[in-house]
Amino acid sequence: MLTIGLTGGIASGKSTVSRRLTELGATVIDADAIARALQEPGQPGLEGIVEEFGPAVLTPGGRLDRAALGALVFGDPQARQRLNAVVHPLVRAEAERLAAAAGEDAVLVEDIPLLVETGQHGRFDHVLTVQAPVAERVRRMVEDRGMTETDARARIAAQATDEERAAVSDTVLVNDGPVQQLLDRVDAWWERHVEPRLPSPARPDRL
Ligand SMILES: CC(C)(COP(=O)(O)OP(=O)(O)OC[C@H]1O[C@@H](n2cnc3c(N)ncnc32)[C@H](O)[C@@H]1O)[C@@H](O)C(=O)NCCC(=O)NCCS
Ligand SMILES: Nc1ncnc2c1ncn2[C@@H]1O[C@H](COP(=O)(O)OP(=O)(O)OP(=O)(O)O)[C@@H](O)[C@H]1O
Repeated sequence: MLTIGLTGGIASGKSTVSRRLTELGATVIDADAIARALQEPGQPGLEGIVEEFGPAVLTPGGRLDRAALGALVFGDPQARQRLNAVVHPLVRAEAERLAAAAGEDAVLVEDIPLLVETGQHGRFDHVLTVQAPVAERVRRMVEDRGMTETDARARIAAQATDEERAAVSDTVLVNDGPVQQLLDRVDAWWERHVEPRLPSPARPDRL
């Protein structure tokens, strides 16, 4: 098994990269998706959050009020730390379960937005970081996701810097052009770093 840690700041292009890696044959584990699943009603993530933050972070229908919790944690490092302490161990356990279920021959990619912040870079064979200009990421969050610029910048400030991520990465994919350019860079990375480490296809013995 080859293990790849995929990371990058919010709205940098991680999901675009992970979709391409799936097309190329990787098995992708998505930490954000695991976190969301654990926050469904009845799941331990939601129960832990309500214990920590009280019922004010629930909608009248009993679901997690993501906007309310986001407003609470992205402006307050201590509240964020409390949220992380509830959610991250659960996400980590579920990711480990999924990783164990992937076959021995898998190229396993874990897409973890907070890979560097949570000190996980050492547990992968290769750390792949997507990096995009901050102004472009803010523009995407504001125009495509309807955030205010203040909220977008608060999220960026809640994460490691590009320099901190680059310092522990084996590869930085720079996403500063059209999407196709990013996809081409993913393909080039795969050819250089993954293909040489794949088991060669079984060939018949010829005598
Ligand atoms: C606070 C919450 C409810 C806000 O939900 P919302 O739907 O607005 O955002 P979403 O979950 O889609 O996350 C979007 C992005 O925000 C960033 N982000 C999320 N949580 C955090 C955090 N604790 N610290 C820094 N950045 C974060 C990541 O880049 C993530 O990709 C949610 O982000 C959450 O539960 N976060 C804690 C879990 C977590 O740390 N997830 C990220 C990696 S596992
Ligand atoms: N090079 C690019 N040119 C134009 N749009 C792009 C480019 N790269 C990504 N995008 C768009 O920017 C948005 C963010 O990209 P993506 O979802 O891949 O990032 P992400 O890092 O997974 O984001 P998040 O951390 O919020 O989950 C998407 O709408 C995507 O289509």
